[in-house]
Amino acid sequence: MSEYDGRPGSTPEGRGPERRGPRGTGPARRGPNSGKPTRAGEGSGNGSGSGERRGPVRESGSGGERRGSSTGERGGERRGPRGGGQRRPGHAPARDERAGDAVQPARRVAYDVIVAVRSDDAYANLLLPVAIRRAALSSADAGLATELCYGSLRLRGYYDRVIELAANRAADQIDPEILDVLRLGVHQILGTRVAAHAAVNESVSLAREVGSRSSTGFVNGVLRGITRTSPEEWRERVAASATSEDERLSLLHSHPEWIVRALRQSLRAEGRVDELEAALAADNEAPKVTYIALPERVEKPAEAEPAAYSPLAFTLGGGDPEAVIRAAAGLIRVQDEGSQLAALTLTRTREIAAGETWSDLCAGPGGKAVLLATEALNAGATLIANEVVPARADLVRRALSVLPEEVEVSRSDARDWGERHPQGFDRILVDAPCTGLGALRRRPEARWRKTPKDLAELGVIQLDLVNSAVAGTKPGGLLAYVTCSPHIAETRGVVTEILRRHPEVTLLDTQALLNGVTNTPLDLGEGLIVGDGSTVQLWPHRHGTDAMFIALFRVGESYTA
Ligand SMILES: C[S@@+](CC[C@H](N)C(=O)[O-])C[C@H]1O[C@@H](n2cnc3c(N)ncnc32)[C@H](O)[C@@H]1O
Repeated sequence: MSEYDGRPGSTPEGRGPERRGPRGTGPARRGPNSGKPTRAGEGSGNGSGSGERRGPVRESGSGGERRGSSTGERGGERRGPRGGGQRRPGHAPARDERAGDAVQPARRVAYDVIVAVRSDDAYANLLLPVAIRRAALSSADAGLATELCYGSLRLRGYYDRVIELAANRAADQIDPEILDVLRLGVHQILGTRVAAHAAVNESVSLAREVGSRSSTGFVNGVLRGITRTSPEEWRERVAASATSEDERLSLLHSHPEWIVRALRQSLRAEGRVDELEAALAADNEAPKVTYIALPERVEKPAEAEPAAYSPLAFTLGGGDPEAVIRAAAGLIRVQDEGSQLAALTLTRTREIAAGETWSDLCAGPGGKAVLLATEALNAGATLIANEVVPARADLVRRALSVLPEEVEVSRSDARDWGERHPQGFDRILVDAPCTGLGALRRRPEARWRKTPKDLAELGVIQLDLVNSAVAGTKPGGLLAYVTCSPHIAETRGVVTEILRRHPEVTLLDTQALLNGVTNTPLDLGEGLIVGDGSTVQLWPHRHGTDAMFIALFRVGESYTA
């Protein structure tokens, strides 16, 4: 799921995530594909591509390329840093404090995107590819820019504490632009193989471009100080600075404390609380690119490696996902295994009768809808995909256009779907708008934007949507409730409430049913057990998927066919 959490009131249009492009690269304008991921696949929906190019992290063309005229002009005394920036006595100027050293373009791109994320609420996964293209970075530099940008954003919590310890002042006492320079520098020193001297020198040059003259000494001093301590010792120092276990985990794994607590609560409910550190660590790993070959429409490529669980999923040794998708005319797509399994829970756990009607109530941007529609077409059933946000409904239409038959896309608020289509469908998917805590590894800044307050608002929408879906399901029909979040309030909490409100609804044994579909059985913790029913929670650290939650219900009288 994208930064956009799917609530109708929080559309990308409303927030203008790409309001501003990096300096010197021009504004990253939103076009008709607003909300569209900028990499292959279903993107901003649950279980999209990683949004992350994985490239070698190494120096390339350092210092060779000069930026446009605007860059050097910012380095004067225009603005003094707040709290940081004065040269501290005893620190020799860095080599790059000489006038004329230009910042390497990859670093400048990474920096500009980080600034836009902080100051303009931009989405790194949308803005960075545009910035890379506009700066005409080579593929090696694009890899470096991506690593620097994503790493600095993701590990901000950890790096800020390192900076605080090294600078001996609170992060909020440092000028924000200079703090961003330092975050970028610390990531290079502690999180990559970039040579320490290059990281310091480039950061000093960057500080000169974006801050006051005195800030260069500050940046030089702080970063040189950081290079004198090993990464392992920094971890120890950071851990020692925590005043509670939650804070220790929050700092070391760079998550807000409320998310640490939420993951712990969820894992404890599964009887797997000992996996907490692994779960936190997995959010800091880039996901591997997983593809789906739409069943009966396309063959998997010869070099495809079958994935662990979804019978339709595969990985490739490398290559450009866009090229793979283009070559298969869109019938091969990037899709997380968790998303595939969520859709297959609805389609493959009961035989499909020709003539069945299905609906996907929250379809944007269309990842699961394409799989549902393919399964439906293959078995003589029909799907209606629905999405309330117009731009996202367009994405659904586009995603479905790869199929030979037209699939109806409706654009309405699904909270009254059941009222408009009483007992209208044999199978319904509610892939509800949620906090997206299950896909933090895909969106480097997402964890810092979400708040516990989002839960309350989303909880109401989630329940309204499932209530509506219950009313829209034929007696004996199937209803799958899915979120890309392991948060108890969005998962077990919703299921419990639905069962309380609807005695006619039965939770099915989702674990057993899904394990009947997968290539190999999933190692699942204790799901919510109600009668003979159970729920499924997937995890990045255990399954390599997004943390997708799946509950399959039967609505009304028992199925007898
Ligand atoms: C988690 S995303 C769905 C991802 C999608 N199923 C996929 O696999 O690509 C949730 C979607 O629900 C949509 N949505 C939110 N509230 C809605 C409502 N009341 N009615 C219909 N759609 C809604 C959001 O705009 C968002 O696109």
